Amino acid sequence: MTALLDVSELHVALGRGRRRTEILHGVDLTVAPGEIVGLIGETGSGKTTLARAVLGLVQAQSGTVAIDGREVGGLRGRALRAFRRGGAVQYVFQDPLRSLDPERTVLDTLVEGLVVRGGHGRAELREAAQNVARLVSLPPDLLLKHPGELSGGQRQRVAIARAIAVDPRLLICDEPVSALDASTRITILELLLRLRETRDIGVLLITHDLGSLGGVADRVVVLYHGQVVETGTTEEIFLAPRHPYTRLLVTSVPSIRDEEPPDPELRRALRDEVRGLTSTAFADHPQITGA
Ligand SMILES: Nc1ncnc2c1ncn2[C@@H]1O[C@H](COP(=O)(O)OP(=O)(O)OP(=O)(O)O)[C@@H](O)[C@H]1O
Repeated sequence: MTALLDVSELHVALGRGRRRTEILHGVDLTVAPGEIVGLIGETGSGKTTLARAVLGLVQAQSGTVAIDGREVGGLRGRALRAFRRGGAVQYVFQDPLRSLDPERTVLDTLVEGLVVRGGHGRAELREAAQNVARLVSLPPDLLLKHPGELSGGQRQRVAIARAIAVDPRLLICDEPVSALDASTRITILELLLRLRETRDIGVLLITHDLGSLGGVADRVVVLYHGQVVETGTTEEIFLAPRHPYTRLLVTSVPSIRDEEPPDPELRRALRDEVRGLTSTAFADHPQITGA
C-alpha cells in the first residue's frame, strides 16, 4: 500500500550564510491512511522543522516528501500554492488562541479553508461549518462566538474542526494537548482517534511527552538531534525500547514510573550513555543531565 506520507532521506538546513546549520540529517518517516504516528523528541530535535518541510514551508537540501505517492517536497511557486490551497495536509498548532483570528466568529473560522478554495455559497458554507462542529462535538451556540469567549479545549476543537473542514488526508498536530488540563487532553486525543476511524485520516502527532502517546499512537518515531534513532509500535517503544535515548524517555513516563519506580542507577547509566552519543550542547539539556 502507498503510504499517505512518505518522507525519505530528508536533509534540511536552516539559517543564512555561515550560520546555516543542518537540522535534519536524513530523516525517514511514513504515515499510512488511518494511522496515528507519534513523533517524539526533545526541544530543538527538529520536530517542527520536519512538519514545516512536509507543509512545503521550508525547502529540503535533499531527500523527498511524498503525499499519496505524489512528490510535493520540490514544489515551488504556483504549484506549491495550489498544493496548500488543496488542503491535503493540515496543521494544528499547540496554542489555538494564537492560530485563531480573534476577530472572526467560530463559524467564519471553521470555513476559512473552504473560502480560500472558493466556489461555495453562503448556505453551503454555513452547513459545512455546522457539520464539522458536530463532528468535533462543538455545541451549535458556540458558532457565533469569538475565540476569546471559548475555553482552551473548545478552541482546540475549533482548530481541529477548521482543519477537518477541507477534508485533509493528513493532519499534523504539533503538541495539540500540552496547553490543556488532563481531562480536556483526553477528550481531544479521543477526538483524534474518532477522526482517524471515521475519516481514515492519517495523523502525525508531535510531542515531547512520550506518556501522551500511550493509547493513542499506533507507532512512535523517536527523533534525536535531527535523526530518527528508533521507530516501533507504541507497545514496542514503551515495553522494549532499544535506543538509550528512548529508554531514558520511557523511564520518565509517570504512569510507568508509578507502577515501577525508576531505578536511579539505571537512569544514571542511561544518561551517561546518551551523553556519550553527542558532545554537543544538546547533551546539557535537563532531560539528559537530570537537572
Ligand atoms: N529559522 C531558523 N533558522 C535557524 N535555525 C533554526 C530556525 N528555526 C529553527 N532552528 C533551529 O532548528 C533546531 C530545531 O528546531 P525545531 O523547532 O524544529 O525543534 P523542535 O523539536 O520542534 O523543538 P520544540 O519542541 O522546542 O518546538 C533548533 O536548534 C532551532 O534553534
